[in-house]
Amino acid sequence: MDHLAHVSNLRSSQSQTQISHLALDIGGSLIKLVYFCRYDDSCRDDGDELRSQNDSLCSKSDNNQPVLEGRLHFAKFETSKINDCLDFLRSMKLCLGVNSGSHDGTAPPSDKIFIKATGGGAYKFADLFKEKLGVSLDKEDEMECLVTGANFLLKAVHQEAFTYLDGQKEFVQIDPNDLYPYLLVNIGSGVSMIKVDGDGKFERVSGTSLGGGTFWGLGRLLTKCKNFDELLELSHQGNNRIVDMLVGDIYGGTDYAKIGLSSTTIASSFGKAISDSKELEDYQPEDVSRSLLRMISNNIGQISYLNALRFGLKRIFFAGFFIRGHAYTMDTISVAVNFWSKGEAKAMFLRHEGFLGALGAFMSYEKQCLDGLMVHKMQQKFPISASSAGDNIYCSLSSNSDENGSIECTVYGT
Ligand SMILES: Nc1ncnc2c1ncn2[C@@H]1O[C@H](COP(=O)(O)OP(=O)(O)O)[C@@H](O)[C@H]1O
Ligand SMILES: CC(C)(COP(=O)(O)O)[C@@H](O)C(=O)NCCC(=O)O
Repeated sequence: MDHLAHVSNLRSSQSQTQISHLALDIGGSLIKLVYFCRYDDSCRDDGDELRSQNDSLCSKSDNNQPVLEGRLHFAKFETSKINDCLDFLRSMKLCLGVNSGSHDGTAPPSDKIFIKATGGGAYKFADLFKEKLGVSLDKEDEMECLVTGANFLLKAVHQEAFTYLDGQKEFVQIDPNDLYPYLLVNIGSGVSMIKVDGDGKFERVSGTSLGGGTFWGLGRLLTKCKNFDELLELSHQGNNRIVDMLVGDIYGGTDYAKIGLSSTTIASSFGKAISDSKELEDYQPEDVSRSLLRMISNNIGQISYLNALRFGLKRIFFAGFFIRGHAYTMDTISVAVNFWSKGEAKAMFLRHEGFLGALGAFMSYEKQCLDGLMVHKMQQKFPISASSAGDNIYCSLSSNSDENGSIECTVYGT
């Protein structure tokens, strides 16, 4: 489902749902939203099947805390179209406090409303949110949020991580007690590489400015594509060998076997564009797109592997919206990691790839009250212990999830 259709569906269902918590990740390219929708009587088309698993929609937990049952929803907007995001939030009335979780139904004064936000835009657009919606952004550290989001997804959500090689997607069973250490590679506009050793225990060990923004930015200039999906779609049909200089092009069609390079290995990305006396117009945009995608993905795969090697890490999880669940991107990254590590390290991908930061910001409500409502913990329906304190996370991936995969969960209030 495209994002506009997704948003329009959200709009049509928003009057039926009660949105009690929201968190934002405002990145260089995209704004990501995670919000919790309580089930209520009018929320039938959004999880009948799931609702029937629960006897009550708002009950009390063993220690007498109010329990809200509902789902985590995901949405995204282009950062350059932040006004669409503001309109969306305004239309949800969330920012006016109408649905912000006050139990007596009264709206808090707008200057008391805080929304958890992370990413550079939490700083850049703080005044805009205040001016347009009257809410303050409660800033959370981006790296911390990425790690919190990744740990949550990996420990709590069934079938979150998967490998992708030779067109085969395979879900990976994660043992929450044997998760660390791992390397988290977040491919957003730029790329951050984070060594994760535990809940809240991490170090950003590397990064590269050649990331998703580079692919989209260069791709837009070189192909005249109007949007990211179009550029990605183009790459399906392209042949990078028209643009890239291969080992075989240099070695007269043969391998350079002595150093382990086959004739089809890319010797120089975009190398043919130098030696040919062609202009940009002489190249097919699909070939350019494919070459660009391969160049960026290969490079990230290689740097990731080198950092994994540096710290002796065997597992590398790739996230960020550059990936977009795109087969060729994942395949290229996987092959790069596999090739350089001689099969020792494994590239894995996450279903909720682009929402780690927003999820992390959402989870940070745990630390603080909003409207007298506190998210203490989310327990998982699977018998997996997930939080740092060893609490159970109560959360399951919805069976009728859309492309952004809403997650059923329970929130414990004070
Ligand atoms: N609809 C889209 N518009 C723009 N970029 C997109 C879109 N979908 C995926 N992308 C890719 O995702 C990248 C942004 O990923 P994201 O994880 O959201 O990072 P950031 O936090 O920097 O915005 C873009 O640079 C681009 O490569
Ligand atoms: C500055 C950033 C953390 C911002 O995150 P983003 O919006 O790209 O997701 C990221 O772009 C990054 O890590 N860039 C690479 C910088 C470098 O290490 O060279």
